[in-house]
Amino acid sequence: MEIFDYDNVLLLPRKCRVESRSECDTSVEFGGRRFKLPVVPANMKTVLDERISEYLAANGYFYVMHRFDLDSVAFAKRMREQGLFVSISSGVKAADYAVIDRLAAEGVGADYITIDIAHGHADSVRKMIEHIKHKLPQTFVIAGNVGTPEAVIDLENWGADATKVGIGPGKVCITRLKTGFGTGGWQLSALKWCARVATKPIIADGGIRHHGDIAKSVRFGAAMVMIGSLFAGHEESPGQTVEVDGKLYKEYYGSASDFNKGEYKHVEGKRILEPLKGKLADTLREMQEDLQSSISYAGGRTLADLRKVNYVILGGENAGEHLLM
Ligand SMILES: NC(=O)C1=CN([C@@H]2O[C@H](COP(=O)(O)OP(=O)(O)OC[C@H]3O[C@@H](n4cnc5c(N)ncnc54)[C@H](OP(=O)(O)O)[C@@H]3O)[C@@H](O)[C@H]2O)C=CC1
Ligand SMILES: Nc1nc2c(ncn2[C@@H]2O[C@H](COP(=O)(O)O)[C@@H](O)[C@H]2O)c(=O)[nH]1
Repeated sequence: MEIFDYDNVLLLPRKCRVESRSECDTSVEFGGRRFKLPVVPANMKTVLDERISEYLAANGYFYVMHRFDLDSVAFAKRMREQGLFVSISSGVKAADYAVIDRLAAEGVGADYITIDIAHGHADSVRKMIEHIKHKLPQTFVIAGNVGTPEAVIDLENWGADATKVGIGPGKVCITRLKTGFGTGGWQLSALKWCARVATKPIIADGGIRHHGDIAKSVRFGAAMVMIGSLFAGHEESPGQTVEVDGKLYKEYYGSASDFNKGEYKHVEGKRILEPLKGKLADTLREMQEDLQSSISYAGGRTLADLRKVNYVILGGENAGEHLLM
């Protein structure tokens, strides 16, 4: 198996078919809706809040609200009142079952529910998928996180409509250091490995450090890309603003960090400071422009054209050119 990651793969250009990058369409259909970008901010407390969720939903972007210190039913109701789609997160504990039951009983429902636990290849996830499908049969269920083809196959067979791939590649992740497990350091090839068996969309989660990594994720099978650190640190980001030597930063911490959990137990995340980087809308616009450029280098007009390009692996055992035959 080839082992590579975002920083040692480059995609190879094909003859340009557009006169302007503005002709390149970055939109994606996901769960019955069309979004401007195949990108979703990570469902983390320092990445998005209710206001950002509203902004994204109202402006044609996918979002997944986090599930920490939040009444997800009240959140869903407020989104509904504004005529916006509802996309929430769920764990697998009794309180999470109660949220699903209330969404059903109170007629609020949810358009998307993302079950995100650290080790998503688990019977607890199977039971939660079954519960959501029973109570809210119209809801599009995303399940994760996983890092192997076996797990993708199981989650799909258990009823998930999409799977989320990435164990430990995140910037504030310490899973691989604490447990010795994960896809950190080879996330892109893990994505390729999982995508080979997937029959439903995959969300590539974690490890994106540059906008070009979005095109690479799509090339290797992602329908959607979940991003934390690149979205943390905006003026609107919920993390606290911190000043160090006259420079402004925003805090960004892991959902499995003691900062998020409120206690030091099963900690698999840390806290870092992200330099303050302006407005979210500007980053989204730049991401779209960069992805339009990516599509043009692929000799295409749509995201699907990114899947057709060859690539090179730089350095290491797997170095070389990889041609599509
Ligand atoms: N993508 C990634 O690499 C990772 C992401 N995270 C994120 O951190 C947040 C908190 O995650 P998590 O602690 O799972 O959520 P929860 O605190 O909601 O726990 C979910 C349930 O899964 C159990 N659980 C968690 N990890 C394992 C495991 N390795 N083996 C068996 N059971 C497990 C927990 O029990 P108990 O605590 O008693 O074991 C609990 O019952 C989530 O948003 C998750 O996505 C966390 C770690 C890795
Ligand atoms: N191992 C851990 N992973 C975590 C934690 N909190 C979030 N995450 C994952 O990271 C991505 C975001 O990654 P980034 O590289 O874009 O910053 C996020 O979507 C989660 O899957 C954690 O505490 N531990």
